[in-house]
Amino acid sequence: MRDPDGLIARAGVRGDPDRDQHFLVDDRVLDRLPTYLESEAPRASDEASGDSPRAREIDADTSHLLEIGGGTGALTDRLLAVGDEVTVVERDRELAQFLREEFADEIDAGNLTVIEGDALQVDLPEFTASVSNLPYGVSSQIAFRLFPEKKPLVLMFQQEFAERMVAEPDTSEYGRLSVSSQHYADIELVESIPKEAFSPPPAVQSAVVRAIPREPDYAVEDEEFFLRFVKALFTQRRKTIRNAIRNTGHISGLSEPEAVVDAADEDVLRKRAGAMAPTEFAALAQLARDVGEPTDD
Ligand SMILES: C[S@@+](CC[C@H](N)C(=O)[O-])C[C@H]1O[C@@H](n2cnc3c(N)ncnc32)[C@H](O)[C@@H]1O
Repeated sequence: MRDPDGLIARAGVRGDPDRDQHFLVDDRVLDRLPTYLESEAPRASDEASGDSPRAREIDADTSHLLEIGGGTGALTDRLLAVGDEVTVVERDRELAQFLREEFADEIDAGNLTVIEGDALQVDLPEFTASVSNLPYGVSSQIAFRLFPEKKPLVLMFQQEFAERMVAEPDTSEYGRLSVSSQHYADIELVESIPKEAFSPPPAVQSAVVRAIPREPDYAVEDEEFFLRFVKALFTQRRKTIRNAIRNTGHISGLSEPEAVVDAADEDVLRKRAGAMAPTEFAALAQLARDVGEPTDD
């Protein structure tokens, strides 16, 4: 495997934090990241609860791996070792050029494609799984670009963001991000990564999240409305659901919020958003859509 410090030296760059450039320099972390696509790992929640770990069999298709934010290619190199084909997206022109030079043989052999551009804008290939150390400034937008593709994802985020993604109801971390992420996938925080694993070190600790796509255990007819409704109710998380529905018609798009309040169960209306399980949000969203006359925007 290529040495991460050697890659940085050959590229002749210093990571620029203002451009979300924090390169992984810890070989053990780099080696572990692709294994989360295949390995069995206990869930962080099992460890916290003291339950015996539930091993999960993950067997992702590695025939075409996508990496967002290639940097100097240390992770790209590990992905080439496990994937038949890899596509890497890198916005920084100098780094994209370096990747093309450093991996010229792999590109010639048809194993690697370098896309120079913004991961929020470029057309993404038909990938089978993604392993990425995301640029933190746009990590949320990238995650929500990838989730609907319904492919296994191993993504590095800021620790606090990762904790909000995996959070359960009735915890301070639980919010819109938890409900909307868990809508798409089974999400686990598989490893926390200290700042020293990166060059330059970021301001805060990081965490690796694994997202395995699955259908939610509730049905929503209108996904866009469901996600908008959840967003609206969490803007008023200190209020009861009754008042949150009434106060957020401009966000949810409900023309008749009062009709939803009239139709909903009293025990739901008394709750606060932070205590609502995704299934309860889904049922309420369905009711809101049926009686609250949502507009499309
Ligand atoms: C945290 S670094 C990870 C680099 C490398 N994969 C590693 O692990 O060492 C994120 C990379 O994403 C690139 N980047 C930042 N914003 C981007 C965007 N919008 N689209 C694509 N790449 C971006 C940065 O230039 C940087 O190389």
